[in-house]
Amino acid sequence: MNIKNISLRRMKLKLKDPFQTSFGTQTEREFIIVEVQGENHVGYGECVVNSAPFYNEETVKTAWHIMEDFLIPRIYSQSEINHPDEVSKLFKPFRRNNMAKAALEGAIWDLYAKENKITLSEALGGSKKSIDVGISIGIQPSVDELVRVVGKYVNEGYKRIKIKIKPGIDVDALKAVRKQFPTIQMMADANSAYTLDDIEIFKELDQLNLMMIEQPLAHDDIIDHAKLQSQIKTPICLDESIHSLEDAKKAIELGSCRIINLKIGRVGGLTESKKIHDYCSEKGIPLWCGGMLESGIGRAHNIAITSLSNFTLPGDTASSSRYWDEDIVYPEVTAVEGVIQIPETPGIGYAPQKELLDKYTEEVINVGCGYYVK
Ligand SMILES: O=C(O)CCC(=O)C1=CC=C[C@@H](O)[C@@H]1C(=O)O
Ligand SMILES: [Mg+2]
Repeated sequence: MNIKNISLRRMKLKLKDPFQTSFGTQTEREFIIVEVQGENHVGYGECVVNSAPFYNEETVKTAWHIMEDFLIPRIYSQSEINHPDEVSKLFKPFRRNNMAKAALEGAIWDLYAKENKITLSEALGGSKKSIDVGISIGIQPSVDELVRVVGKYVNEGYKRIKIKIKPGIDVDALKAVRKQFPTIQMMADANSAYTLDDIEIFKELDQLNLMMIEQPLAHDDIIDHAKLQSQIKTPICLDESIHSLEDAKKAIELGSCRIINLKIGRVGGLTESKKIHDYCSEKGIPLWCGGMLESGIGRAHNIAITSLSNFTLPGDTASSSRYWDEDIVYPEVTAVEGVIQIPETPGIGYAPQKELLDKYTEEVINVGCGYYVK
């Protein structure tokens, strides 16, 4: 693949509804879209960072800097990239900054698929023609409101309901939902809001027949999670703790989790995602694809990786309309009764719309072969 130009777009999209988690409330998403111009096609990637370092250490500003000043020049240092698997090797000298790496690498995966006239799913080795998806519900102002919102999404057919919890908004809220919906597939995401001192709360949650409890303890822990998992029957799912295949190996070895929420950005890209997928498949650890409140470009990448066989649990890739008044791709991502069809057109399968990209672009730079046009 001959890469002729790379653009970075800083985007802002207003969320339809505020999204509250244990570490704060989001009302809009600021993120970066990467466009990689090849001979005949453009590959698209999404950098799923936030404006502030609440989820991980990266922000829009850090990612922009790392891509502009280190990762893009590194890509141009290669006369030819023959396969996207080469990109993560190129980025190895640079520590962490996984979401920045994943955005560029993802755009090159999309370009590769388009230039080879295959879908991104096929390029990744996906086997499914459709995927089951669930939905993630932020912390609600009241238990009654939570039950109402859960009912709305159950009626829309989502295959699993993920509910955000934090100390003080956990057991009673989930008990009320379980009472109203005794048989639904239901899970909790704590975003690291608890410690082992909260063991009694976890023992109460353990009675609610949850599919899993996601990231209950510290964002960089696997030791205490192993101690907690030995005391509850509900599977622990790790999200923030897993940044690489190495992290996944250690967590599985220690018994820190029985499920992993895979996020392409958090682990540094699609090549690393495939490695984690294959290893977890060998070890009998099911995966699902988490979300970062992405636009349709990031959602398209999530849909493609979810087509791999060991993504056996419904993920967070809900319809675009859950988040946005208008998405920046056509068609928009749509789940029907909790099912999304894998696109059959080359690449990511959802076409970014230039006028919508321009409408929501706050800033753009074009980085050609060694020159900058601000
Ligand atoms: O709908 C989605 O995109 C998933 C949203 C979601 O649950 C999360 C997004 C970003 C960080 C966290 O708050 C949380 C998660 O931990 O998965
Ligand atoms: Mg999570």
